[in-house]
Amino acid sequence: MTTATTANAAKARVMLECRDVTRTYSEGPEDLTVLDGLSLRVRAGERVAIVGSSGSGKTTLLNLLGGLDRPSRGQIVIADEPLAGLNEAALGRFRNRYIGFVYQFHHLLAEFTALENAALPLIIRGQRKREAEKRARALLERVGMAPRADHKPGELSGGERQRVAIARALVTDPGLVLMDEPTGNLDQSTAATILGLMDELARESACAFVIVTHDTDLAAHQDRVLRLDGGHLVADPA
Ligand SMILES: Nc1ncnc2c1ncn2[C@@H]1O[C@H](COP(=O)(O)OP(=O)(O)OP(=O)(O)O)[C@@H](O)[C@H]1O
Repeated sequence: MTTATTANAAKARVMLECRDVTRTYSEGPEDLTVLDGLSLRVRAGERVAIVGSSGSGKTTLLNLLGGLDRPSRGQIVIADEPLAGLNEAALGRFRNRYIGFVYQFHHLLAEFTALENAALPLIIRGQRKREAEKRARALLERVGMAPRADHKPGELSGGERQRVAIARALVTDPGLVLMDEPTGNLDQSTAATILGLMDELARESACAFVIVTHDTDLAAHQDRVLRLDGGHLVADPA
């Protein structure tokens, strides 16, 4: 098989599948069904934007995809692994192995430098500090943060922190990256750098992206745009 054929075969693989997923919140006085029999399939190397009005369930969906919450009904399968079959410890290891997260509140550790934060998923995985930091530095360079590598999050701007979070999400070379408003804090030129990096990764490593955003430019840049409406995903005509 040629390299191109191998890369194409890798990209035909389904990285993420939601089958008939429902999430009902039962904590309040009345049950609230936010996702209602939702289905989604994302292939390796594919980038899908999810848009929808406030309260339509985008964060709920992202939390389910990342295994941070469990569906009330239906199945989520990532890299051929049904998440329902994993206990909390196994889910933690699975996340570290397959999923990169970029959430709105980037959750960087305040007492660690940008470099240490970006290297953390590799340290958790058991990689030696020196190797982990070498790889983390390369990612920080790609997001334009190498000059600030030794600064702690409190010394960085919102956009800089977001870029460190992006480096941290990508440092393990994950099969799936989940992003919640990844360019929310960024100026146009930095956002363009991040978009370029995502293009390269989807091309080079067959990484799949699911990106929740209100940014129409960011959404339009992805392979598909889906709108969350009435608990389902529908193709966005815009
Ligand atoms: N833990 C919870 N318990 C009860 N209701 C919840 C919970 N989390 C979210 N909801 C409700 O579920 C609905 C969907 O919320 P969600 O945060 O998923 O929407 P969203 O599309 O991400 O919104 P936004 O664009 O404003 O961030 C909202 O009505 C919200 O109030």
